[in-house]
Amino acid sequence: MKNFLIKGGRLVDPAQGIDGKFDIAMADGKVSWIGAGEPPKNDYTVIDATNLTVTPGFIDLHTHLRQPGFEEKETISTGTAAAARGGFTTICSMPNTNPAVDNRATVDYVKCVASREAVVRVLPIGCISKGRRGETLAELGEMAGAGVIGFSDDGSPVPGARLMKQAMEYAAGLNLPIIDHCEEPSLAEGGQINEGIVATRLGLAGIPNAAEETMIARDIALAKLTGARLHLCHISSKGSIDLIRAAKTGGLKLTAEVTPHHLTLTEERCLGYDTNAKVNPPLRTYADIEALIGALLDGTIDAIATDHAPHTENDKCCEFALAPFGISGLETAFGSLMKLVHSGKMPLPLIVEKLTAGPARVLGNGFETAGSLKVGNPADLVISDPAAEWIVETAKFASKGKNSPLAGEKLKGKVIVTIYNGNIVHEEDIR
Ligand SMILES: NC(=O)N[C@@H](CC(=O)O)C(=O)O
Repeated sequence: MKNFLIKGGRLVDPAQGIDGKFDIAMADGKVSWIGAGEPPKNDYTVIDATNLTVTPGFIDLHTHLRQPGFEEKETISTGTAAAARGGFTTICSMPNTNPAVDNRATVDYVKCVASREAVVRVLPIGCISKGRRGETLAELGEMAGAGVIGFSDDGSPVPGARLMKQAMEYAAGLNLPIIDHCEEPSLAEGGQINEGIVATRLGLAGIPNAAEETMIARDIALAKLTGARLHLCHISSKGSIDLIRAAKTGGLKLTAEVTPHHLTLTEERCLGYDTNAKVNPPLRTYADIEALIGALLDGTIDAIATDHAPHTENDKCCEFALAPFGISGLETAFGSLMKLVHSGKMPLPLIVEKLTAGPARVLGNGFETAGSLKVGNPADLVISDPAAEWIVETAKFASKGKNSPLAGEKLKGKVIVTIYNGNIVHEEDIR
C-alpha cells in the first residue's frame, strides 16, 4: 500500500462542509491530512489533480451482483470492478440471486467470495421472505448476526401486508431497515413500460405510477404502525415524492433513493423498442424527472443509487415483452448525473452528497461517518474530471452487463481514479 498526496484538486466533501482547493494525504490506508500548505512528512506518491474534483468514494445502496446463480450476467469480481470504474468504493448487494440470500449460509458465501475477489467493499442485503416468494419470513435474525445491512425482496414486492408488517416488527427489533421494492403486483402485472402515450403508441402494456404509489402508501402506514426504519428503492414518480415528503414531515424514519436513469431518461427511450431501456420501475416523464430533482434539492430523497441490473446480451436480444427489466448502471452513473450539473439543474456538491454522506446516513449503524474524507476514515476516494467528454462503449465495461440505453452516447464527466482502502482500484489511462 502506498501513501498518496493528491494535490491541486477541488475537494468536495459535503459531510465536512468542504468545497475548495485543498490537498489531501493518505497514509496506511486512511485519510491522514487535509490542507493547503505542507502535509505531514511522509513518503508520498503524488497525484496531480489540477482541474479535477476529489471526493469521497461513492456508496451504492442498490447493486445486483448476481452471484451466486447468475454468473453469466455478473459476478462479485466483475461487478465490483465495474463499481470501481464508476467511483463506487462501497456497494450494497441485492439478494435476488439463486439461491436467494435468505439465510446465514448464503450471506457467508457472498462475504467469503467478496473477501477474496471484490475490489471494493461489499455489504450484503438479506431477503425479507424465504426465496423471495412473499410467503414466509426469511431468517432475519440469523442474517442480522451474519452482518446484513438490511432486508429486501427487491425485484419483487412483498405482496401481503401482513407479512410485511411482521418483517417490519422483526427488522425494528434488529435495528435494520426494510429496503422496499414498491410495486403493487396486481397493478404492474404484465406491464412493460410506463403507462401512457408511449406505451399506447408501441402497443405495450403499461405500468401505472399508482403501482408504485399504492405500495408506498401501504408501507408508510405499516412503518408508522411498527416503528420500523423504511428505505424506499428506486423512486420514479411525482406522486411517490408527494407521499414521501408528507410522511417525512410527520417525523417517520423514512429514507428514499432515486437512480441516475430515472433522473435523466424518459419513457421516450423505449420508442424503437430498445430493450436496454426496459427497467423496473419504468422510465417515466419529464414531469416526474422535475419532481425527482426537486426532491433531491429539498432533502425528500436521501440518496442516489444505481440499481445496477446487469443482464446478458442474449437476455435482452428478444421481443420487448420477453426481455428482463434492468440497466447496467455502475459505469455510467457519474457521467449521467453530471448532465444535471452541466444543465444547471443541480450543483455538483449536492450530487456528491447524495452519492456519499446521504447513503451513509441511510445505512446508519456505524456507517454514518462513512462517505466522508474525515481524517482517520478509510482512504476511499474518487478523482473525477467533470469536463471530460467520452463515448459510452459498452464493450469496454468491466461489468458483464452491456445493457445500457446510453450505448454510443457522449457523456461529459468521468471518473479518473478510484482509491479504496488506500489502494488504487481504477485508473483511467489519460495521462
Ligand atoms: N430494476 C430492474 O429493472 N431489475 C432488477 C430487479 C427489479 O426488477 O427491481 C434486476 O434484478 O434485474
